[in-house]
Amino acid sequence: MTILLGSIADDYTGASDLANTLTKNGLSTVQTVGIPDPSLTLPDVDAVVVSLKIRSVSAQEAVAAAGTAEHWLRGRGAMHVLYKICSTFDSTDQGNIGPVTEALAELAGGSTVLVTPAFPETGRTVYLGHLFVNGQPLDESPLKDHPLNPMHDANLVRVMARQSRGAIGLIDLPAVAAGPDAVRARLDALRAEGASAVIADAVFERDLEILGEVALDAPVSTGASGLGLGLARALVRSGRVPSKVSTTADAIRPVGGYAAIIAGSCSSATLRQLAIAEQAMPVLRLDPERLLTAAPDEISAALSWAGERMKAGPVIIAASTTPEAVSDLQSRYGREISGRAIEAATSAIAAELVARGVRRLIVAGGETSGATVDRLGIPAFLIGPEIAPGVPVLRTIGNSQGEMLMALKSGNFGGDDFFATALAMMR
Ligand SMILES: Nc1ncnc2c1ncn2[C@@H]1O[C@H](COP(=O)(O)OP(=O)(O)OP(=O)(O)O)[C@@H](O)[C@H]1O
Ligand SMILES: O=C(O)[C@@H](O)C(=O)CO
Repeated sequence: MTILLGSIADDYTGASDLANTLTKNGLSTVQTVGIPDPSLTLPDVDAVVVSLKIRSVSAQEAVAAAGTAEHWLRGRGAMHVLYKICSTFDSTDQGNIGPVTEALAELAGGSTVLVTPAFPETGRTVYLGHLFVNGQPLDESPLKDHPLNPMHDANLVRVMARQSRGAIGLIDLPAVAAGPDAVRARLDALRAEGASAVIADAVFERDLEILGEVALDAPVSTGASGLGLGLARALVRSGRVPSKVSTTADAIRPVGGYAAIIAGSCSSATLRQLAIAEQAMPVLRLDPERLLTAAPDEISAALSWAGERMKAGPVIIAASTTPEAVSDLQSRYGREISGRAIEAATSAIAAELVARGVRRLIVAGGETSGATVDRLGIPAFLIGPEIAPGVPVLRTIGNSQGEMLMALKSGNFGGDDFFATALAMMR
């Protein structure tokens, strides 16, 4: 297998979001979970997205894991590696976007890296280095209440500088709108001033097409699905994409079995989606405190609740709750401890449901999805059709339970009726 584009994603939902964007924009793509075992047969594709779970680990651990993935991707021919981060730049001041970006650039021989989390299709735009989420500055958006990495600064030049060794520059919208050569000139100037990375503004897809073209001049870029769109379209325009057989049709063959939804995201979008779904299907609201203090009992109660119900139709099991309830729990048990304990419990529930015959599984939340996919031991996914921007139907490859259809929904993605729409596409 020789690939054109490689990507390292900092979480699993983000990886499926990017794989969806690359597929839609002309690159056949698979998503792997970590570096696949050499015995796993992957289809011949244009792009591979390696999913890692490094968004909220230490920078040292993230740099090491990303370096190993980079080596694997380059070994399979990847000319360009995109470090896929969250479109809401989820990270802390000690976070990983700066360190991993700088490390990947060093591994590739040193270059100034273009960085943009813009993804206009889902309302993420960057102007004068400031990130807007559906028109609200990042620090006024629901991301200010994120359970693991609350975002309190919309100025990404500042945010990334706090995490980086080198200086961070800005390529503003007028330069981007002026086209690839203007961006190249600005990038050269910032490189001469010593910038290790530059935040690039982007408001429309045409801005991302320009940035994608320029990014391909270098071996590394950092961004969300919007930059993926730009890179994919630039590769297709350049005539470098051979026509390979599409794997999408394969990805949606029905699998049967029971259907379940596990939600650990506490984002406002997921809370709305749960409230709407509750009108049409059974929803179990887990007791978050008991998941910390009496997990085995709460897990077996959830499994008994699901037992007969899932034979009649899809069921939802959710730990999700309001920002107030999340901070109350965190103030008593700690942020990290509560998050990890709840992920362990929701993934244990998901795995047991699969053992009891669930073959169609939707998971809401990046960390929650990561814990669940790891627990199920799924090595890779084929990419099916899009359910909502950023969320495709996935078909598992190489897992011991047999083929399953899954959707890994980023917390903030999807319309109000996301769960019903997804279930209708997963048969
Ligand atoms: N009731 C709760 N109280 C405190 N923490 C919770 C609760 N329910 C879930 N959590 C934790 O909140 C975190 C949610 O993160 P997750 O990444 O799954 O969702 P998200 O951040 O909305 O999604 P994304 O990363 O895709 O944007 C997880 O660590 C989860 O265990
Ligand atoms: O970019 C996004 O917003 C998503 O793909 C994601 O990474 C959320 O976890």
